Amino acid sequence: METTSSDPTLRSVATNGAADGAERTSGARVPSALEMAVTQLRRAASLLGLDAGLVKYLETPKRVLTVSIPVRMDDGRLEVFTGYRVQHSLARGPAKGGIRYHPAVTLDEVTALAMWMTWKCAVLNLPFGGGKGGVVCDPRALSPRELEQLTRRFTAEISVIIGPDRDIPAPDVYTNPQVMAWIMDTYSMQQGHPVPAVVTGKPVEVGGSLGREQATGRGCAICAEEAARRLGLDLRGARVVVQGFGNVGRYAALHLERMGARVVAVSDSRVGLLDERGLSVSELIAYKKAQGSLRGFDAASTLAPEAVLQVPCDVLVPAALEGAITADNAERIRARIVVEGANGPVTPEADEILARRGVTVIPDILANAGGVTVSYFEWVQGLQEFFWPEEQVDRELSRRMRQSFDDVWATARRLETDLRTGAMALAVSRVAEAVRLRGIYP
Ligand SMILES: NC(=O)C1=CN([C@@H]2O[C@H](COP(=O)(O)OP(=O)(O)OC[C@H]3O[C@@H](n4cnc5c(N)ncnc54)[C@H](O)[C@@H]3O)[C@@H](O)[C@H]2O)C=CC1
Ligand SMILES: O=C(O)CCC(=O)C(=O)O
Repeated sequence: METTSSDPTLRSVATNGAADGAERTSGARVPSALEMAVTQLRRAASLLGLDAGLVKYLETPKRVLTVSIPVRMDDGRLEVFTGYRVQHSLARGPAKGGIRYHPAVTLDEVTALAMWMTWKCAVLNLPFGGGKGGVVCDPRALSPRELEQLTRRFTAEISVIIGPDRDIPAPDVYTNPQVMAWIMDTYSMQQGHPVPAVVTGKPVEVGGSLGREQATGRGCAICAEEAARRLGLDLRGARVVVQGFGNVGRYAALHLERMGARVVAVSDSRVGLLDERGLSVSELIAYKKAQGSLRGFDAASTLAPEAVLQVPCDVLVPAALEGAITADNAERIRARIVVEGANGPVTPEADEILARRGVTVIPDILANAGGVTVSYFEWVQGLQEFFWPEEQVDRELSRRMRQSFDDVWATARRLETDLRTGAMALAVSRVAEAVRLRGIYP
């Protein structure tokens, strides 16, 4: 989570319709996250020939909790925030998925994100279902005390459905390890003993896993490497563009740079930076940490944040929010490979346009699964109270990401479809099999 105040993204997502479906200025309607998730599910289900009743079951979240969160603000006012925790599926294990703090959070968006978690955990063959949480708030307008109060009260309200064997939250947009530590502490106070496995993405000092911070971005880079090898693209010297320079984007950029690629453009919510000679990712990370924004960084040129998506490159990593690549701009994407660092950055219509233009899209439920994979390692370490060295985390992450990439690639080839539908088909068939074996669906 970044630390600056008044982030234009907090407004832009509300107006670009990413959360709710809305008209863009050009007139094309951007589907909501839930509409996207359902379209993707139906495409895979029709390829698999799934029973219509089962599809309906899979479209429907298992459990939805809406809570009100009263917080005494620093100026003495009582403010009441709204929060959600959605458990989409528990068929393969406890729910797993992050918590988002953002003013544009809606129940539909959280439901879509929970559904994507179900498929993501299934693609990686993790023993989890899917869940997600969100609080409608602007975290940058809150003081640290208000943020802590909000987090503790939200945790207390959702504690009726979370727990190490029920539902395990983690970070997402604008939440971070400190927020996870407060969640762990609040839940532990209720239980009367420390319960580190109730949440992942914690600071290492209170039971977090080494390697979790970088895991999502590292996983994106591994996917890019696997795709590039199969497409005959050498990553050494390859041009990389990253949209969003938060937890996911910055480490995707860093690991791609370590693989020899040249990061020519990056953006955050305030600015896009372009340098044909290649930007130094470690300098960008240090600058962003110190300034809270990339604005003012000494690059060859600056662009509007959304313009970086159209910079010609070999690998494009959209790592911000849903609905970044739509029918409006998909024709102008000039990348060979799109690695979905964010959840839902490419709409179904844009998927079709990119496929027709020969752009390979590595879907979110595979590309950004490195985070939940190391969250799984963190949960296991917490339950066993036995912690792994970082090399073990990284080695096991790499092994699982590459295996899953192979599985998705093979499924897509067998079904003669794109990687997203291949990944969805793999995930949905695993979840459907768990549902069948458990007899959840008579
Ligand atoms: N943190 C994690 O482990 C995981 C996150 N994700 C997904 O990755 C995406 C990013 O999440 P995090 O990196 O955790 O969030 P974060 O809160 O750390 O960073 C978000 C970044 O996106 C930037 N941003 C927002 N709107 C933008 C725009 N329109 N143009 C350019 N930059 C913009 C922000 O300035 C910030 O740099 C989300 O879709 C999230 O659901 C997916 C898997 C795991
Ligand atoms: O680490 C986790 O458990 C989940 C992270 C997340 O929210 C996601 O993958 O979208």
